[in-house]
Amino acid sequence: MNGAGGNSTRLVFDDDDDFNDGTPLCSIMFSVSVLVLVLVLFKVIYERWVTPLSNIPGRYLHSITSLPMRYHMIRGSLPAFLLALHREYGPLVRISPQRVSIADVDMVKHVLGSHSYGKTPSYDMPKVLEPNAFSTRSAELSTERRKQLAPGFSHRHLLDMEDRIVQCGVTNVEKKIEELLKTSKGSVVVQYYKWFSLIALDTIGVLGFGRHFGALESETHELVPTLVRIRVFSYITMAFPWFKKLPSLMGRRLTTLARLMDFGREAIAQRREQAGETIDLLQLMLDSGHADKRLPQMSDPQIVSETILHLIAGVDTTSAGLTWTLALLLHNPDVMQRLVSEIRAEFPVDVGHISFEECRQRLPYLSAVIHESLRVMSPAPGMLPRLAPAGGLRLGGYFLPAGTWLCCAIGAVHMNPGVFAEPEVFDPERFLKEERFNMLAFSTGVRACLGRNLALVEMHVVLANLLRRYDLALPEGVPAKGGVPDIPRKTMMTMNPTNPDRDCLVVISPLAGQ
Ligand code: HEM
Repeated sequence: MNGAGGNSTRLVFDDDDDFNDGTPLCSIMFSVSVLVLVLVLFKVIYERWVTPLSNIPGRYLHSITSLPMRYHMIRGSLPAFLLALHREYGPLVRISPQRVSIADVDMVKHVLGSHSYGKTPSYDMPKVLEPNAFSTRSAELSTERRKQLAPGFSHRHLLDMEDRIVQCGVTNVEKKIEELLKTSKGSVVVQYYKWFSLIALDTIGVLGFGRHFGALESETHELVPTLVRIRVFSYITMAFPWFKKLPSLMGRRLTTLARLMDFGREAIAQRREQAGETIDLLQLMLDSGHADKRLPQMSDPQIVSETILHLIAGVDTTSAGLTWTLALLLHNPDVMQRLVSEIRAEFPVDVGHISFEECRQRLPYLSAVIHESLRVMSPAPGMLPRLAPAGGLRLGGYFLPAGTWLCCAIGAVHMNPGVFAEPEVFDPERFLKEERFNMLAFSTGVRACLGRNLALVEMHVVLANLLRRYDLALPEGVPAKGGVPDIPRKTMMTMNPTNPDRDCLVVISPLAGQ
């Protein structure tokens, strides 16, 4: 009994002990829950009814959390998400507690037009890389770097470089097609997204570093998947900045980046060993201190960072531009027919290659097709975020406080009926009639695309020469969809097809009598 009694005493004592322990724990948990609830409630009330941003139209959920926006970023469906919101709410929409999306062309031009609206922290690169022309958030560095690089992208310089662009985008392509035709029955089927990526890489190799990658020739190059990986990793960390703290993800990103950095360092070392007459972007950067004494000499790490940028910015964008233009042509046979007639009437086969200057002067419909394609299927239709400056700003009748992210939704501007009549219709004719200054695929203003001229030269020259010499058609059994084809795609900085092996096939045949 005693023992039992002793046990029971102990039990009571234990219970008391538990009770004594639990009281503060429970009450702490209760207090924390109440505090969290109060904070959440406070945040909801503040975001929904107090902040000046609460006046901006948009969905209730988006005003209190950025998760829906980030979800669409990570799925690669951000442009469709933004477009749907703009259609519902108008040109200014709140897409997260801190962000508004803008689809009005004048407002977008205002924001992108000056350094008053700096780039957001999402542009920050990993610390191992020096800031470059794209990533820098400093107005001074951006201006300086653009001055240093601009001569390499000028029309004059590109005219001098045109034979190299023709070599990569025309001569090598023709050679490849002719080789394939020898072993086929009159026509070849090609996955054109892959080809355009390889052509864009070869071109930037020659113009950027005087290097012949031979990517199209061998139909592969390790840099192509490496660049895609870096672009996707960068994009994911833009959507979820705290991913930067995940060692496994960042480890892989840094390994890929390290490979690109090695590539940049090797290119510099090789050039120093074999200094010659080469005039390319690399040489321009190595000579930056001599060319204009008012500008400082770029350091090696800075040059490496720019080199990586040229690869990332110059390959996926241009290949996407060419891919979507060809997809639109294949799915709109009437437009294809009119374009082919224009090219073949102006330039009969075997009169040398068609140059960019000739495209500009004698192929207005080709230019219209390219610009309309860049409008309806922009290669980089993202949200180009900028920061509202100290003191905030008034936009579209609303006050936007300092620090608000002003997201310039290029894709939604292009689909705004107030900017382009019947915006969903693929109609190259519109660019024969109206000016192109509202087509913002290359952005606009102080941070507009530096490679615009290069991309346009490449796109004109490749398409003009390809369509002059060959008939291009969809594979048998694939129907022309008309308008903007609903080819599955993902936008992670650039907009790329998700299943190019299925959706980006073209049958290439030589012209009858060739
Ligand atoms: C069809 C092809 C291209 C398209 C549609 C395109 C589009 C764009 C867009 C929209 C931006 C602004 C991005 C932002 O502010 O977040 C940009 C910036 C930039 N692009 Fe391109 N791009 C193309 C080709 C190229 C090429 C070939 C190069 C060079 C090799 C290049 C180099 C750059 C650079 C350096 C910037 C940063 C400019 C700055 O911030 O000052 N791009 N591009």
